[in-house]
Amino acid sequence: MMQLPITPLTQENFAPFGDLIDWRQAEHFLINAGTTQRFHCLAEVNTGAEDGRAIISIFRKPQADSLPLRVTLLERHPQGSQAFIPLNAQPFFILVAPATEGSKPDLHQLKLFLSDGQQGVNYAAGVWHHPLIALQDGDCFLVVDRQGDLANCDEYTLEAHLELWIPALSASTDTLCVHDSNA
Ligand SMILES: NC(=O)N[C@@H](O)C(=O)O
Ligand code: NI
Repeated sequence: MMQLPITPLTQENFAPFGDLIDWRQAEHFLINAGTTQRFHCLAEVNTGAEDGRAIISIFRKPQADSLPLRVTLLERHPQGSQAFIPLNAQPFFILVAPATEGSKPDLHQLKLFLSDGQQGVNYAAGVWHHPLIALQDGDCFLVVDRQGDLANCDEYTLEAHLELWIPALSASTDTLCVHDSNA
């Protein structure tokens, strides 16, 4: 049984996976005659090679993910970054693993973060992540990622013997329990 703590979501802790988008942990300067704080360039959009261009979308999950959630799939976008910014100020889980050269993530380097609903993230190109996990029905997210003709989504399905669960928040929220029935 491998237990993973929920890692505090800070710029430093998330740096191996991309950028934290949290104005409370960032510098700013004043604009508009001093009436507005600009938290400038919290993340950059990587649209990769060739015809890549940045697009802005809204992701809405009419039905929230129920917890505990069994993780069966991770994915990556090799051609560009992908940012998720919560619009309803609701907490949401972020499950990531570092980018790898090969076709599978290193599950021993999985990290589970929990946004407090004010924090967004920008996955760097190639970083393995779980598809959006929403904890409230109807949650909406602003998503900035790449549009282009190149294939840009590799999926990895976890081996059936490996049980990896994201815990219910009411339960112990300090560990992500991983059970390996082959262990
Ligand atoms: N497929 C898609 O647009 N969404 C995923 O990439 C995701 O990370 O949720
Ligand atoms: Ni994605």
